[in-house]
Amino acid sequence: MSALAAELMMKEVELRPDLLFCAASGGSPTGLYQHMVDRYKESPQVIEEMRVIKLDEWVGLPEGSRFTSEYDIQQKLLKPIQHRPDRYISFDELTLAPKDECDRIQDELEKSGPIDVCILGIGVNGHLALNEPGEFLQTYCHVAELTESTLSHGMIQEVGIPLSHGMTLGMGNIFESKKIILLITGKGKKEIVEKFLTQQVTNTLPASLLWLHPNAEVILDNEVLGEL
Ligand SMILES: O=C1O[C@H](COP(=O)(O)O)[C@@H](O)[C@H](O)[C@H]1O
Repeated sequence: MSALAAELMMKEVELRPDLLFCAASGGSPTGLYQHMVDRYKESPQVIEEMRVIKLDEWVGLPEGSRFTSEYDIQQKLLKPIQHRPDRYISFDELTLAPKDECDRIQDELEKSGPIDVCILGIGVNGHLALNEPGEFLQTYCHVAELTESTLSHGMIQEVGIPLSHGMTLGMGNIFESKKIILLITGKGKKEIVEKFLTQQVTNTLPASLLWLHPNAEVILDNEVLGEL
């Protein structure tokens, strides 16, 4: 899964070295980022012009926390490729004004976007980024009230302080991406993947909207495939 995603990604970056790459945190893209780091080590010039935007972030974690999306993406991708901060758009994980921060990222994206390649994982409840299932989906960057399922994500299980909200790109921001790569891996996703594969589009399964996107690739890993 990760090797195939890396191949698709590297093809895009070779065509457009300064492309805007949207990076998800969590377990699903870990292997992809490792492949990108390996490619960087072989030939740094291939991805050094790439611009990056962070997909989402938890609200309320303290300074220095190892549980932020920021920490995750920095460790797995940005630090190893010595990515330049002036080429990075990122929700401030320490903000005390999450709504203003979302408005700021929305403005930045309007200036620098659209996203060229958007990497996504799927939540066990079918969310994309922190766009949770519900009556409505939101178009732009927004503060999301998180469901119990999302709050039990492995990344923040040992946080020790109660979290309730996150900042996220909206479904419209994601949908404007020229290319989307959804990586499906991880435990506990059998049920949601089966629903996703029915191709029925519903806001109670935000990832299902990807069936409407003209250039979305969905890659399942062998473990998930074996469960189906
Ligand atoms: O809550 C989240 O979950 C999804 C999937 O996470 P994973 O660890 O199973 O890959 C992630 O893509 C999203 O960015 C995150 O906020």
